Amino acid sequence: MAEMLEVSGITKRFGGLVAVNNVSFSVREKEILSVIGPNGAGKSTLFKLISSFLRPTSGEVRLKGERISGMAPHIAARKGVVRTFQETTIFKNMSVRDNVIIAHHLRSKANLAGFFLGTGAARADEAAFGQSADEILALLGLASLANEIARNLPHGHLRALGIAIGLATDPSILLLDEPFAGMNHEETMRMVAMVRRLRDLGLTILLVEHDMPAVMKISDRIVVLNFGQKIAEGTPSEIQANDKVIEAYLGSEDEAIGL
Ligand SMILES: Nc1ncnc2c1ncn2[C@@H]1O[C@H](COP(=O)(O)OP(=O)(O)OP(=O)(O)O)[C@@H](O)[C@H]1O
Repeated sequence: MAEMLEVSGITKRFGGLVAVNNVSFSVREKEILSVIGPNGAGKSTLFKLISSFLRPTSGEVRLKGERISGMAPHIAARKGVVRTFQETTIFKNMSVRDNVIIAHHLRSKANLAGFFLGTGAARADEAAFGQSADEILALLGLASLANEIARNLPHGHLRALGIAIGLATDPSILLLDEPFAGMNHEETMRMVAMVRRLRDLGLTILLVEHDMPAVMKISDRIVVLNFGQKIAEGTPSEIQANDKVIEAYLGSEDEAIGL
């Protein structure tokens, strides 16, 4: 399988602290790769480096061979590295459907003002984007909520809307930041099934997550960080049997690595 994203020797220092230390791995096309690790291991920092929210001290990130580290985050997003679940990217006073339509406009670089003012050109775009938005909403189980105002959505559906908005921007790789945080078992299992469905449709997905059972269920491969360093990489069953990983988790206050 071809590599979609390549992280090479990436390091981030904050003063004297090395939050991410010389980490390398690749995300292959059409796989779900999860990054796990005990509290403070460097997961969030790594995520911010990949989405270009932080500039690496050294090392680099490449998307389909093109160096993206150092680009502004919105440029990296246009290139196809799309991070979801930032609730700030959801317009809470707009309908679910309009949120997804607007995300299409961001991709197409069309004039957003036209959308708000209802100009002729924008109306033509809107028809095409509307159809695509409806398909995305159906895919994520949000079709019946299309006309609901976003702020009225329950937690789980708001997460799904975050993914819908990400999909509308036509990502090469979707970055999911703790997609199961705050969800009960049923919501988590629904989200696991949904993300796997996206993978089956050809999406490449990188996620950071604390919920071990969900990570073991959802991932094709897992990268484990501890104290900023990569200590293991492999399939869920390889990771569960890895001595270094077990040791790292036993020494932490996190949930045990087992199921
Ligand atoms: N902006 C910053 N300035 C200074 N130190 C930072 C900054 N961001 C993170 N750190 C430190 O870098 C280390 C890694 O933090 P990071 O948040 O990446 O870990 P994490 O694995 O995401 O943790 P958690 O699971 O608790 O969210 C920690 O020691 C943290 O205190």
